[in-house]
Amino acid sequence: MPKVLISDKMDPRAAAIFRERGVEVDEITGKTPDELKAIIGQYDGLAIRSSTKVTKDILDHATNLKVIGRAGIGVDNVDIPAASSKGVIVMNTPFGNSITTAEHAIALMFALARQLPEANAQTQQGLWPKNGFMGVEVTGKTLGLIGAGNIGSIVASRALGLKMKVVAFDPFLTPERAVEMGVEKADLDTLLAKADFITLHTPLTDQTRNILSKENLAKTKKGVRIINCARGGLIDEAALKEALDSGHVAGAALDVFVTEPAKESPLFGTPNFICTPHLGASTDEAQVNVALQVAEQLSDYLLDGGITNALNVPSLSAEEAPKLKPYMALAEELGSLVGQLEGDRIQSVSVEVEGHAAELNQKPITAAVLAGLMRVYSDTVNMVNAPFLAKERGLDVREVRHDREGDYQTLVRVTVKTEGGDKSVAGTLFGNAQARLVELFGIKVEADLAGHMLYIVNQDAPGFIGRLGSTLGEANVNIGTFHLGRRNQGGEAVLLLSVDGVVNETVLNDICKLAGVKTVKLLRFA
Ligand SMILES: NC(=O)C1=CN([C@@H]2O[C@H](COP(=O)(O)OP(=O)(O)OC[C@H]3O[C@@H](n4cnc5c(N)ncnc54)[C@H](O)[C@@H]3O)[C@@H](O)[C@H]2O)C=CC1
Ligand SMILES: O=C(O)CCC(=O)C(=O)O
Repeated sequence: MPKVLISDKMDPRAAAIFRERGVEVDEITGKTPDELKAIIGQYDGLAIRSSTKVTKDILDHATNLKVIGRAGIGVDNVDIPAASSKGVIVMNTPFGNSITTAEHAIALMFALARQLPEANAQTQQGLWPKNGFMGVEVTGKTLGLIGAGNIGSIVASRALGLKMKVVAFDPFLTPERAVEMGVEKADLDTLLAKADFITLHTPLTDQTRNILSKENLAKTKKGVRIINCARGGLIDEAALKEALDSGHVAGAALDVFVTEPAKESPLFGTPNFICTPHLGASTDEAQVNVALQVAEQLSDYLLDGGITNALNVPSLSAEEAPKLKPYMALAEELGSLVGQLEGDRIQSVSVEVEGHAAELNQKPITAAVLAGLMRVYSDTVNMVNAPFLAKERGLDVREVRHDREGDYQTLVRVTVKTEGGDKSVAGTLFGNAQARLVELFGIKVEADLAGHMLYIVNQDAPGFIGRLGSTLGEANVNIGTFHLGRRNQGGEAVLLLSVDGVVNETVLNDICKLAGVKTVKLLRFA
């Protein structure tokens, strides 16, 4: 039974779903990194919110970990490259908390417009400060939206309902989508110059870091009010403090900080500055949504291989997963075969599918070919990290899907380019389940790829098989299966034998010495 750790506070329904689905679950929150390192090795899955930092160091101790599920959107607390290179899938729940976060941005906008926190505090101190809090209306004002994705577009719709004008800057926003959303698409400088309120809804990337820098804050309209419910680091906090102190920025509301938890900040205590402790997603509704979703997604993957909302591998629905499973086994065997036979000589790989295979999602098939192929270099390769490792090695990977009818109902072909030319292996599924090799470097064969196998290329000649059988027999090596193919009579022949146990160097050398033998290689399959 797979085992999952929930390491951040999460709605109890997540644990209930894991148990209902047949996944063992521990809820252990508030661990230090060292404490987490000590226990993480026991788990196949990890469910987190934003408190757990999944660093490379933690991942190095996560010897059984297969999947990390973030109950939320931002995954900046996960070292995704490190997870990918360890073959761990990272998933998020991209929609469950979007409405809640958008509503928090709108709430902060009103809080700024009417200085609600300070008015509340002074009223409760008995000051009745009726004249000290002249606010502004939002009706008719311009909202500058930086980032018009899931949350940004919900904020825009709410702002339009409040009779605001919305100007959006997002390099990926198409003019058609802008029209559909009812917003004006603008470049950043135009937005900065026009907006009475600015709200940020982008991830933190190299392009968005300090998007509201000192220089850009200077381009804003005097009296602008700024809201950030996305990520700390989008605003230069020191520059914001200066702009608030000078009065150029009339107010700022941050839910997120460069360093979290933000226990101290030069912004604290600044007039017209308000903040919340990363509460954007904190509503009952959002937390139920993301908890249910993360538990279902992790269970789907650990139990059935279904992949939803993964950030480092292609998606694979729970419906597709069982259909693809035998293909992935076939693809991995074909990849392993070419990897073991051609190894370092491989410069590029092409994965072709035809027949039934061409109707399926090809990405997982290709990833499985690469996993088999790259396993020659490392035991820890799987279909998650194989595409990354292939890229690192500069391997050019191509996918081809054929509509044509072939000799087989379904076929996967792997062709590798080497200095010695293109070499191709192909396999099919018998009864939609049993993987079979049907072609090996241009020679028709029919073989199961399993266990220890001997690959022998020899000159087709009478008596060879007898001599080979005797050599193996004398060494007490039992032959399990025997597959033979040849280019033409008397030409090059290929033998694939499954053998019980490992064939030692001496036996391999004896086979090499048999007349007509060109190549002998010991292969290993799962
Ligand atoms: N405060 C909180 O508790 C929460 C914060 N968030 C954060 O909110 C942010 C937005 O989330 P979603 O809307 O779901 O993400 P999304 O991926 O749907 O939208 C992000 C948008 O930013 C745009 N973008 C990317 N680079 C840009 C750039 N250089 N300039 C302008 N726009 C750019 C993208 O094109 C995309 O449309 C994320 O950082 C997420 O982590 C999300 C949920 C809760
Ligand atoms: O889980 C949380 O409270 C934070 C949510 C968040 O920041 C996100 O989903 O990106």
